[in-house]
Amino acid sequence: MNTLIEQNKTYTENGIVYPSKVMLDLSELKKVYPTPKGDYVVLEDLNLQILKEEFVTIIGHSGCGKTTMLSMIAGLNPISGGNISVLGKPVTGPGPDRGVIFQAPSLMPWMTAFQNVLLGVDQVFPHATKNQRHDIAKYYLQKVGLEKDFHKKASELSQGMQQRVGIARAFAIKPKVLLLDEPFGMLDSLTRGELQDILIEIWNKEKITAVMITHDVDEAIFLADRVVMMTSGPRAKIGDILAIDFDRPRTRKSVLDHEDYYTYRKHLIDFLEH
Ligand SMILES: Nc1ncnc2c1ncn2[C@@H]1O[C@H](COP(=O)(O)OP(=O)(O)OP(=O)(O)O)[C@@H](O)[C@H]1O
Repeated sequence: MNTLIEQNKTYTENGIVYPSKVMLDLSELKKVYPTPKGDYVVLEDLNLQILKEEFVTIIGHSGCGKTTMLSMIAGLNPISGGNISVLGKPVTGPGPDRGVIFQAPSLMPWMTAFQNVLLGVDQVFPHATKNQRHDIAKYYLQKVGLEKDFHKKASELSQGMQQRVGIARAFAIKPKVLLLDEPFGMLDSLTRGELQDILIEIWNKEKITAVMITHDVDEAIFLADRVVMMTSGPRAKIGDILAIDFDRPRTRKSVLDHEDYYTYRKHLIDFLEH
């Protein structure tokens, strides 16, 4: 039996002591935005632990503070109170241990798909040889299905293709934690499904800890080990957590056919409607 999981400490299972399983620890997290009408407390007393190799999706009403939380984990938005740590190390700013995929991938439009991915690889692996760095960029572009489009400029790529580059770029820097802010929100449902499959295929292989915001309940269930529900703001916190106990690898059909699928779905929709 798993008896204890604590940040920076060990946990014991069947009497054996193991290193901590916690990758990401959010403790008593608080965020205040100053506004002309006074301070706006977006998040307060927010506590969440995410384990190594876990895929967590975050849902909550628009404006509750999901992006605020993710951007603080990314180190792009200062913390007003509490702590965030990655493997026990406090987050004080952005770093290569955390990769981010936004809704719009913000590529350099004049650069090719290959150059866009290489940009991050060059920064994170300055001591690798040029050939090694090129191989990393090519490997991930192939993984996202862009082998024929390496040398197209970002400005010549469709939105779906640009997001493929965004996914390749994020995985190519080999982060410990991947943070995804509604990465498929702007895509049609077919492309969305394709990119979900690509994302989960690479994640299955690399087992990076992933935290993804989505507004889509089906996407939240399909991808996640746990779905984290945030309460509505102000002073939003974690309202509920639902463990998704489906085997991996998953297919859309196996998930939809599973007897627990509609129970999970109802749980999430009930939370969002109350
Ligand atoms: N820089 C800022 N200054 C003041 N208020 C802000 C700032 N950024 C966000 N907010 C406010 O904080 C709240 C949370 O915003 P946030 O973007 O984190 O929510 P969200 O849950 O990601 O929303 P959505 O689902 O619509 O993307 C909102 O009320 C927003 O207006």
